[in-house]
Amino acid sequence: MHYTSKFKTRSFRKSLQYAFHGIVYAFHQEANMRRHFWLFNALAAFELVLRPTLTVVVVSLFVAMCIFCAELFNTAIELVVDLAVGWRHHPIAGLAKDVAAGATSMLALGSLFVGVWIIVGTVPLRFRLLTAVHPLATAMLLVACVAMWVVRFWPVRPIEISYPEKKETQDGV
Ligand SMILES: Nc1ncnc2c1ncn2[C@@H]1O[C@H](COP(=O)(O)OP(=O)(O)OP(=O)(O)O)[C@@H](O)[C@H]1O
Repeated sequence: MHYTSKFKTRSFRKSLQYAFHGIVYAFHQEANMRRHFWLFNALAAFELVLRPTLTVVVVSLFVAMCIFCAELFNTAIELVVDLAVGWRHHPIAGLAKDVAAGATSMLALGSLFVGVWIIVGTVPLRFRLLTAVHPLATAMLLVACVAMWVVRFWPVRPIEISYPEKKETQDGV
């Protein structure tokens, strides 16, 4: 039997819109996303000033996007878990969230190694802000920065959520 969700979108433009909405929502909802956003800005400023090689810039941008990606998956898992247990307490729900958070922590640890590689590679520090050493690297950093600022500060579209109503007892409590 072939299953297709009735909500499945066929339009590429609509798919992009939904993905954009998901990212905007996560930035508004998750403190970790906002922390990563400022860390990403620090990384971009560091690389714009010190101009490491194109390879370093591409790898660091990829790792930064992987961290955002992991945080987005973590947020999606938290939402689905909350929905599945109806916002109630359940040990398996807690475990699922812990495992998802563990996955993002593993990636954060991996990115630390990349961070050390980048910093060690730029020693001795040479400030080359005004020299176009790698125009492509600079262009990629600026494009990534603009994209992140747009999704970070885009106004979030409110969604209607109906939480499960409390059943009243005979005493009306
Ligand atoms: N429904 C639940 N039942 C049992 N334990 C839960 C439940 N929801 C959350 N927990 C526990 O509380 C912890 C924090 O949950 P919460 O949803 O606040 O995640 P969070 O702190 O926002 O995580 P992150 O920082 O990764 O976004 C979870 O890791 C889990 O251990």
